Amino acid sequence: MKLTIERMAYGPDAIARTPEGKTVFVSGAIAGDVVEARIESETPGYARARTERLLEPSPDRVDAPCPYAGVCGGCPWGALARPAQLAAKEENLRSSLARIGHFSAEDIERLVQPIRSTRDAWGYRNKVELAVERRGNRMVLGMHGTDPSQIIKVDRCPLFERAFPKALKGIAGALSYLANSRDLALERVGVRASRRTRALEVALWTPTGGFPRAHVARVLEDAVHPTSVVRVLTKGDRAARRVVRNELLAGQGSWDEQIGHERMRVSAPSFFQVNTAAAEILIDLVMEALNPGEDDAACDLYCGAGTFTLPLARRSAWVSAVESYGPAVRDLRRNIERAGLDNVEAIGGDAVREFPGDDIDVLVVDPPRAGLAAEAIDLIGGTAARDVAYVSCDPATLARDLERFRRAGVFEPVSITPVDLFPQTFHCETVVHLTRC
Ligand SMILES: C[S@@+](CC[C@H](N)C(=O)[O-])C[C@H]1O[C@@H](n2cnc3c(N)ncnc32)[C@H](O)[C@@H]1O
Repeated sequence: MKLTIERMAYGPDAIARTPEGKTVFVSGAIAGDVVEARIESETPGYARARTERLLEPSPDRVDAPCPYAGVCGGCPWGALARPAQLAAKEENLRSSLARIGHFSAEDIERLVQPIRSTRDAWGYRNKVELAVERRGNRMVLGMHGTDPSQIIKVDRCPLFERAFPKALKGIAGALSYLANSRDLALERVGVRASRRTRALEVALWTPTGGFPRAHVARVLEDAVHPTSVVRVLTKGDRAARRVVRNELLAGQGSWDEQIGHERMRVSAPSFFQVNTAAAEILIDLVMEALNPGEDDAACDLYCGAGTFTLPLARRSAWVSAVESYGPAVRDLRRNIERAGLDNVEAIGGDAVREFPGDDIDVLVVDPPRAGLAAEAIDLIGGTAARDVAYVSCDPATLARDLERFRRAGVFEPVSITPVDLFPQTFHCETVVHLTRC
């Protein structure tokens, strides 16, 4: 079927309409393309199709600087020019606010600010995760494909930190060599690199059990000169795997990054924003929204290792920071101590159960993709906070939560700013500034 692609979906696919007006999610196409596509599945509401032939390329079509584009799942929007990516992300955010948050067109026009971005469209990722697969007696390291069950063997990734162009090839080569003599039982390999601190960490995720620690560390050190090699020991089956321990194999045992005015140390299992320069835009937006004064009490919910906690603590009297994941809480405490701050309470536990009380002037929340629990919205509404900054990585759950805030009648948004943290992908980060109604 011949289809003219109208726009990008919030996902790897693009959207077209059949002559009868049915929505079709088309893989392998971008907005503006005219394609010959084959329908692969259909429901009463929509169909899914795969591009078989590009009939007329979109004016926004570009060549991605990667031989694996189209098969590797890492940059699903790699064929779309950056200005078109940015426009599509703004459009997807507006659409979620309208469909899910029930914002009026006038409110969207008034609230949504132009998307913010850094210049780095490639080479921005401070972290990649290599998937591992045994093929016969060979071990293959690579990226998950557009079909996630497939692993694409890659020896470079143009999304990864460009200051370390040979790191991935070196790590994959060293581990493949090691696997020739012994099954390392690797589950995945995390690599973190910083152009600012020159730190390079290799994290080997394995089940508990015997492991040739010294040999692995030596081969990796010879291959890529990492500043840290760790083994993250896991337990349990795939669905319920949990981290047991982070074991030092060589070097520092964690990864250092400079972000804004702060130096942070992060251990392999902990979350850290993957695009440091763009995360600085998030920090600026949060600080502008909250504008904490020196007598203010601040709260940072879902705080991770302290990306917003540290700058908040520099400008306010007190910060209560809540994080549920043990390794991140340990990183947070270490980062507070290294920063010489004595005005932060680092609270380990669930953001709702450990909610720090209502005597708060400003508050930032940065929840995972699932967004805020309904109880969190009630608790935030019950505080004395004058300003709230909501950092979101999912426009759909953000829109849902903003509607919940509106229904509660306590906080309303004054600005909604998308930030391009993940160029070449459909993902979009957003910072919302809310004030009391
Ligand atoms: C998107 S990350 C943000 C971290 C931090 N704000 C940053 O920018 O680095 C979300 C964090 O929330 C934590 N988290 C997830 N569920 C939580 C919960 N119920 N209560 C507290 N923290 C939670 C995760 O472990 C993760 O560190």
